[in-house]
Amino acid sequence: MDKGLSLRNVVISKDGASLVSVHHDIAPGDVLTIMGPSGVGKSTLLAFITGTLAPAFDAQGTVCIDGQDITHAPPHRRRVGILFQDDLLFPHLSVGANLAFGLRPGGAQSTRLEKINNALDEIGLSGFADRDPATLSGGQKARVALMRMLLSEPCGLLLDEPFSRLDAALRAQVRDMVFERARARLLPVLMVTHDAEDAQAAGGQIITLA
Ligand SMILES: Nc1ncnc2c1ncn2[C@@H]1O[C@H](COP(=O)(O)OP(=O)(O)OP(=O)(O)O)[C@@H](O)[C@H]1O
Repeated sequence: MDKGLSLRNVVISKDGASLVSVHHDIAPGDVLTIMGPSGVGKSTLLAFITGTLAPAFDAQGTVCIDGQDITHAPPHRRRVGILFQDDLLFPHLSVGANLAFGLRPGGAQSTRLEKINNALDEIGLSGFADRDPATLSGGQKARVALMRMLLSEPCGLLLDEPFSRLDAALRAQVRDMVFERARARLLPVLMVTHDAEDAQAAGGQIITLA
C-alpha cells in the first residue's frame, strides 16, 4: 500500500519477552482502534511509531507512512501528529500563538496569520486568536489542540486516549470533530482507548492486545 500507515511485522520486546506484535495497514481516512488492559503496551506501540521508544525496549519490523519507511527517521521528520488526553496547550501563550506552533516554518507572516484564522473558523472559534487558553472551555481547548496538530500537516494521526477527560456530551462532540477532520484530510488514524464507545464511534477495525 502506498498511502496510509503500515505496521509491518512489528514486534516490541522488553527484557527478552515479546510485549506487542502487530501487522496492519491503515488506509487513508480509516481508523484502527487498539484496546487492551493497562500495561499491555499500547502507548509503547505509539512511541515506536513516533520514534520515541524508551531504550528499555527492543523493536523489530517497519513503520511506513505515505509509502515512506520511517522506522529509523528522527521524530521531527515523521509527519505523524499525536493527540493525548491532556490537550497540552501552552498556558502562557494566546490561542493564536499556540496554533502558530503547529505551523511548519517559513512563509510570509500574512499567510501564517491567514492559516491561523482559517483554522479558528474551521472549529467555530473565529476571533479567538488573542484569547488566553485558561479562558476556554474543555471542548474549546480540545478543538484548538486538534487544529494545532493538523496545522503541522501530518500524514497520519495517533490518538492516545484523547477524549477520556471530557464529559459524555462533549466527548461525543470532540470525537466526531476529530474523526471528521481526519477523514476530510484522508489521514490514517490509529487510536488507543479503553472506551468501548470511542472504539464503536471510530467505525474502523478494532485490535485487542492481550
Ligand atoms: N520507559 C519505560 N521503561 C521501561 N518500561 C516501561 C517504560 N514505559 C513503560 N514501560 C512498561 O512497558 C509496559 C507497557 O507500557 P505501556 O505504557 O505501553 O502500556 P499501556 O498499554 O499503554 O498501558 P495504559 O493503558 O495503562 O496506558 C508496562 O509494563 C510498563 O510498565
